[in-house]
Amino acid sequence: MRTIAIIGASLAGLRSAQALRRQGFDGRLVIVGDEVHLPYDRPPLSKDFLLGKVEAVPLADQDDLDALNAEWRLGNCATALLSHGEVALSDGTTVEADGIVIATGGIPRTIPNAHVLRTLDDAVKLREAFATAQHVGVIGAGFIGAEIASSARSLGKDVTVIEALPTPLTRVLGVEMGAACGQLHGDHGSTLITAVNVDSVNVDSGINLADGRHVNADVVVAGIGVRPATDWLAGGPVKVDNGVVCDAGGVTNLKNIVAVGDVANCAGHRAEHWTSATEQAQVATRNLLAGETVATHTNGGYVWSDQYGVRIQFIGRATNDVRIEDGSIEDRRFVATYRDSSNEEDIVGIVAMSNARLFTRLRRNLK
Ligand SMILES: Cc1cc2nc3c(=O)[nH]c(=O)nc-3n(C[C@H](O)[C@H](O)[C@H](O)COP(=O)(O)OP(=O)(O)OC[C@H]3O[C@@H](n4cnc5c(N)ncnc54)[C@H](O)[C@@H]3O)c2cc1C
Repeated sequence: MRTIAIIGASLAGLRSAQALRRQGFDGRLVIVGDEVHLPYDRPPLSKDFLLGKVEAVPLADQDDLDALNAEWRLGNCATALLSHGEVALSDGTTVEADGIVIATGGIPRTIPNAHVLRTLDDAVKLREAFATAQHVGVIGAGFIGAEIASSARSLGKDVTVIEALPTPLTRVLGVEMGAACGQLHGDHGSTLITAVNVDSVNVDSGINLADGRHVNADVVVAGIGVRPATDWLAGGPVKVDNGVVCDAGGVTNLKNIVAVGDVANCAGHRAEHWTSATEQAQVATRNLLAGETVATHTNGGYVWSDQYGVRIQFIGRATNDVRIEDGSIEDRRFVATYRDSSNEEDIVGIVAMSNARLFTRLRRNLK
């Protein structure tokens, strides 16, 4: 391969570029990103950035970026995949490449008049809005919504979190562990309202719930998930279905195109986690250079979240058979395992609150 184009200049895109160079690719590397910023880390945006403790955290320092010897096309959006080797950009130019890495991530679902938090620019706007807000409404009690609520609370705001399901994080952690996470809000003086939909958000005056109630809020943030950023691939040669369809090694229906990170639907599963994006970049670029799938992902979907001074860690999959192995939910310090329904000896998932040591130890036993 002489030219490889990476579309998406964030975590998965940057890690792919680094992995390609490490694996000896010495051809032309073009990195296209629609944000104007060089790659920065997203996890701090909902945590220390909102608290004013850090500014943008770069994913690589200038020496590392220089060592990549890449052509950066920032502030430029890929608008179409014209063929298996040609990408159209918003500035009217095209990039021709022998290999393509799709790393366009996710686009947040929106509600009119509510902030979202995905990019550095979103985070700057939200931090500014928090500066004068007293009452903050957060729609969605998933990981990002909960982190935003926690940060707002640390800033002394009056915080209300609204969740459509009876317990937060049910789809990820199951009902019991989702409820345990939900209790953190009340512990720290935020109000959690569950099992209700949002009807609309008023500019400045809050949230109208579908059951007729009104939540007072000067600033409202929606943390209601993302959809994969695949609009630019519509009608093109790569298969799309809830993300870019690829095998467990990130290879799409075209062997010279791989997908990595939040946009990749790998073997029927789309992870939206930092460590998955990092690992997928290593594996998919190896397969791209090999011209076939020689390696598959093994990450297991590890995710962490920092809320109200508690670190939540999860890996694997949740089942109904969940057992506390150490500590207690009441203390907000525990490790629990999820057991396989057909063989209860098999640990298929692990969740922990503030017990990284045991989580890491048990992780080795994960089936
Ligand atoms: C606020 C926040 C906090 C988070 N905290 C955690 C955490 O604590 N733990 C955890 O495990 N994960 C966390 N995550 C998730 C983690 O950051 C993501 O999984 C990771 O960023 C995915 O990387 P990515 O490169 O696949 O996608 P993204 O980071 O979304 O990057 C995709 C890039 O592609 C660009 N792009 C999109 N379309 C185009 C196009 N057509 N042309 C050119 N460029 C395009 C986008 O603008 C973006 O810059 C958090 C995410 C957010 C937003």
